[in-house]
Amino acid sequence: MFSRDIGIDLGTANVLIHVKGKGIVLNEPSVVAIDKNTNRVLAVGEEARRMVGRTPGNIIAIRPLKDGVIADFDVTESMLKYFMNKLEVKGLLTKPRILICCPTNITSVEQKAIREAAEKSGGKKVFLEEEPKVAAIGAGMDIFQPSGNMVIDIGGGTTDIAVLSMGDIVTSASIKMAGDKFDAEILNYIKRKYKLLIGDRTAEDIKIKVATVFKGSRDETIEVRGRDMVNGLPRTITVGSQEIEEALHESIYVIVQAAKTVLEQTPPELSADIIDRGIILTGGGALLHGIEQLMAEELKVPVIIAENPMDCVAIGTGIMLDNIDRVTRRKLV
Ligand SMILES: Nc1ncnc2c1ncn2[C@@H]1O[C@H](COP(=O)(O)OP(=O)(O)OP(=O)(O)O)[C@@H](O)[C@H]1O
Repeated sequence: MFSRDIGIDLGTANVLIHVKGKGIVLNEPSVVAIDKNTNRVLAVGEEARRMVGRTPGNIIAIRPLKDGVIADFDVTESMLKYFMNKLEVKGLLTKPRILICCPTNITSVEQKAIREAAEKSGGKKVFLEEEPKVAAIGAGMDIFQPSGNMVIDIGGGTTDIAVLSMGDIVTSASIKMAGDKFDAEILNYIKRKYKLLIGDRTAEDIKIKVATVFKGSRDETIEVRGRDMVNGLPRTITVGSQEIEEALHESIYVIVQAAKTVLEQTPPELSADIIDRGIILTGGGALLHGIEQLMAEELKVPVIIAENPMDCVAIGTGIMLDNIDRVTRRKLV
């Protein structure tokens, strides 16, 4: 039995695990269902996600990494251990090296605790890395050359924007405006306009199936069910792409503005490279309809959606582990 390096994308919305030589072996939502009375973990991942908004009083479905920070550390730790146990790392004769990518805004205490959790699960050496860097590598960028590369990673809780050169971040921004906020905006819009309460999963469904952020580029409708706020009864309405574009307008411009600020702070030689190479979009938010056109129009540079944008960080961990001595000049924890 030989050691297999393991890369983990510990995301706000999804956890992906990459194993050397095998590729992505696990891809599950970052959700844990807990019995409130006993604090017992009842389900993790996809099984727990199906329970969101549908649990009886004593069971809660928690997203422990909500908003790009660790909202509940103990639950995050249980989740990580559960996924690691699924891989049966402890049974391996040679312990693997583990590279974890976690939200950018976590504290050093939380970083240390995540590292310890991974060590307890069977890791020989555990590294933590910054998400945009790994996303850029996973998207196929060669960030080690002395030239400018720009990546915008739109996840569930955070959007990370970074310009990289010679293996490091030159200018960057991390904002708490991403997929979850888009869902919340859709939910609020429907509440305001139709006096209808819908669930988070329905809002996400609308975002994926009919939303656009580039005016006039999509024209679809979807039937939506929820609870009427006036009489309390179930009701069905139809919403269309144009309305959702309105609902998301302000939020998406927060990201556009943050990207403009990062570009303004970028040294001119690197800006010139970015014009040549374009900006790469990664993360689930890169799949938002119209985002490529909107960004290209607003930022005046070519914009490219990475192939399989939701897998970039996990793929990037694999590439980084192959080059760990070159890329990890400093161990983050
Ligand atoms: N087709 C789609 N259109 C729009 N959004 C989508 C689509 N598919 C997935 N998403 C959104 O992408 C987000 C999840 O992306 P991703 O898995 O990259 O996040 P994460 O890495 O877990 O989060 P973070 O980077 O904040 O830790 C969710 O908000 C989800 O609704």
